[in-house]
Amino acid sequence: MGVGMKEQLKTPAEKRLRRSRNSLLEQQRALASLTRSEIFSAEDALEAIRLLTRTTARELEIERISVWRFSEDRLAIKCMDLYERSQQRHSSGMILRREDFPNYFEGLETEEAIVADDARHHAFTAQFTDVYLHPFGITSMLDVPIHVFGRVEGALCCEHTGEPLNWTAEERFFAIAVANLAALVIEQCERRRAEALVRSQRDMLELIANGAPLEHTLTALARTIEQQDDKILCSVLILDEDGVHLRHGAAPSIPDSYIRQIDGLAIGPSVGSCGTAAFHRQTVIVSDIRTDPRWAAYRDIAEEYGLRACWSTPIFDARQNVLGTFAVYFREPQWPSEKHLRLVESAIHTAAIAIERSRVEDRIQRLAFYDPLTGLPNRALLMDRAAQALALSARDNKETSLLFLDLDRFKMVNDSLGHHVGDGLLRSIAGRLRSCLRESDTVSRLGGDEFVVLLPETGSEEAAQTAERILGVVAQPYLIEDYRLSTTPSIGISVYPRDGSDVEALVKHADTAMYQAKEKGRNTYQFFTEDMNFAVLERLTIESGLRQALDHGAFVLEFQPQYDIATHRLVGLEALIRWQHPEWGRVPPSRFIPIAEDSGLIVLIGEWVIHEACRQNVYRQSLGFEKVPVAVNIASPQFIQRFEDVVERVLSETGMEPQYLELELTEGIVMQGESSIQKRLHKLKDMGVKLAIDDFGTGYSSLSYLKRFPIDRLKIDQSFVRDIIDDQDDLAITRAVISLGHSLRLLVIAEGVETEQQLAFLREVGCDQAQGFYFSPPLSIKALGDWFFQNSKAS
Ligand SMILES: Nc1nc2c(ncn2[C@@H]2O[C@H](COP(=O)(O)O[C@H]3[C@@H](O)[C@H](n4cnc5c(=O)[nH]c(N)nc54)O[C@@H]3COP(=O)(O)O)[C@@H](O)[C@H]2O)c(=O)[nH]1
Repeated sequence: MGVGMKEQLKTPAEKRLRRSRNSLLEQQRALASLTRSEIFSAEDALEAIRLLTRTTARELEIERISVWRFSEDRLAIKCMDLYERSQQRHSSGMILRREDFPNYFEGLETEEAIVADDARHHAFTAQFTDVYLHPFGITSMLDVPIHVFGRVEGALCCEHTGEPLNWTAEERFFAIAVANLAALVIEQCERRRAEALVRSQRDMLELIANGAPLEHTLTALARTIEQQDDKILCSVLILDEDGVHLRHGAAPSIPDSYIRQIDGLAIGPSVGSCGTAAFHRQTVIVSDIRTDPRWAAYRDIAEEYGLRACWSTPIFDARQNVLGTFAVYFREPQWPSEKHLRLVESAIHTAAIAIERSRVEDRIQRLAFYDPLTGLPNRALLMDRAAQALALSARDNKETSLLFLDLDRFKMVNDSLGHHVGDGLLRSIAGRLRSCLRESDTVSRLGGDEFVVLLPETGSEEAAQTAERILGVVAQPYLIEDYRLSTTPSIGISVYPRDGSDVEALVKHADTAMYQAKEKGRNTYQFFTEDMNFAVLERLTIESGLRQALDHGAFVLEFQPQYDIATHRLVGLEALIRWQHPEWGRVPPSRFIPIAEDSGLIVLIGEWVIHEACRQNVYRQSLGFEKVPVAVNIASPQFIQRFEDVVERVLSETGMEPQYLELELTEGIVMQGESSIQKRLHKLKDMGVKLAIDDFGTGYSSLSYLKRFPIDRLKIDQSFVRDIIDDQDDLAITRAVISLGHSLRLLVIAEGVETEQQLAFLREVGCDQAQGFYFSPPLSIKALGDWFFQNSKAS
């Protein structure tokens, strides 16, 4: 009998045993070559594991070799790779659950190796019989736990099909050695991942430090975390500055269409994982989106994209304000492991640095280029955008317009109602301006009540239409802190290239045109013309002249008598300022009062007038002349917060009895913020001074205020008196004012009476008093003294 015959007589197990012993040397060689092979240099752990399973199957001549890993919760093991020798095929993905095979899991965690020669009857593997052994024809199993960093993290499984066999010590030794190699591969891979994490975190800090765009940094962060576990899909949402809405930050692996659907969601007690986490300021773990009530409203969207679990952690800044959320999604129900929690912890730390840094940059940007009060672009940004617009206009041979806008009498709102009301008004105006312009236009605030609107690619005609639109929009009433306010703008327009070739020239010329709009009576717009430069120069000269006039006592007063129409008796005097300029001669008040009002000099000039009028009146009274009140004009900007104190002080300094001082207020003053003005007028009235409304009938104000305000006299504007004879409307208005005044028990005086006829009409319609050239022009102090002297002699 030859050797061949002998071989045939041996059982397969005996044959394997002998071959196995014979190949011990080969196995050792195989192990040595594996140790030197690419398994430790392979980028991908799976590649190395596949090499191990293939080699093991070949060396042990076993049909199925697989490597399995515990799930994060250790309740299952999942097949990383299964090699089937006869098919030369790799596969993966099978899962075995602890609850189905508790004995096997116990064996893995307690034994050095599960050596099941007959797997169907082995204590640790018998539970596999029906569901695993039979279907795959497995008869013997040799399973070795894989220890990763000292803990059982998986198993190397050698599964024999066909007749059961007795595993030899050499085979056990070989399997244990391969399992150790698998452990080294996994450890190395974990180490690499940890190092990659540290490296990416360092890279991200570098990105942040180098000012990379926030989305760029957050995307890099999300990718880094995703690389740590291929089941994870990351998403970073950023909480809007309104503290309510979550906006997309980064989510490189989640479909855009899903991101779009959740972008801008308002946070709340049950708004998925992220909305809820931001709302409650704590981590929200939703291990199964399908069943968690917090996802009820968003479940369908998540399902559509195959998202099953989502854990979200709020990102806080140093002051514990919520900046956003960092979420990890899974395509299967999932509870977090310690490793996941560590990953998220490190991610939110980096995300917080990135978001905070970006917010600081935004803030710096905003401070540098935006007006903090209104949020509009400031001068720097305007100049920048205007320069770009001009460059484009030059290239395309087009026009660009610039509107310079200044609010009429804004200072009065600030001074009389306080800066907070003024600020509120400016904010509202900014909003209205923005709303009535195109996206491509820029509305900026230069400071105070000055706004500049840049209209790229816009010529004169369209600029005029825009100015008209702005006039209409700004003139609508405002409700600021319970004050009903109204204001109007004056607008100057310059057009590139006609009015200037650079931004500075255009702004300057639009500013000049704006002053002309003010001169034209405010609440209007003007295009720049070359002549305006002269007007500006004149204006500036007058302004500096006014300052000198105050210092050098160049102002004097004239007084115009006021008479009772029925008795022709003197009932009062109106003080009117005169400016005697050393070179220009007499400058009319109509020329310098508006400039004094705009520059604020009217406050000092006005105080001088009240003081001088009182001083003169007291002096005349001290000479024994008839005691009559003196009326003083009060301009809007004069009616500042402490105006009552000024009056009180002047009365006490001059010794004037208050009932001999009358303040002529404009309708504009009494209409600004009714309730506070009412209080202040009552304070003045309580002091004993008289109050009159000047130029009555020219404003647009509601007449109801007359009832509430302690007014003594209405002064019908001279424009009605001028045409009272020929113009039925003027007569009707005069009649109506007199009747209204009388019904409120007020005296009515008509100004600008020049003729006997006018006086006769006024007498007929029941006007009480009159003033005008018919009686007397304004008189110098000397002329008035002479008049008093004559009349006292006459009487
Ligand atoms: N805030 C202050 N405003 C003042 C002061 N002094 C004057 N003014 C205002 O300047 C405007 C022009 O004033 P003035 O040139 O002095 O003209 C006054 C009168 O001279 C003129 N007047 C008087 N009678 C007649 C007349 O019969 N016909 C005619 N054509 N003009 C006449 O009217 C002006 C008085 O106006 P009013 O104040 O409305 O009573 C003028 O708006 C002044 O208010 C000042 O100190 N502070």
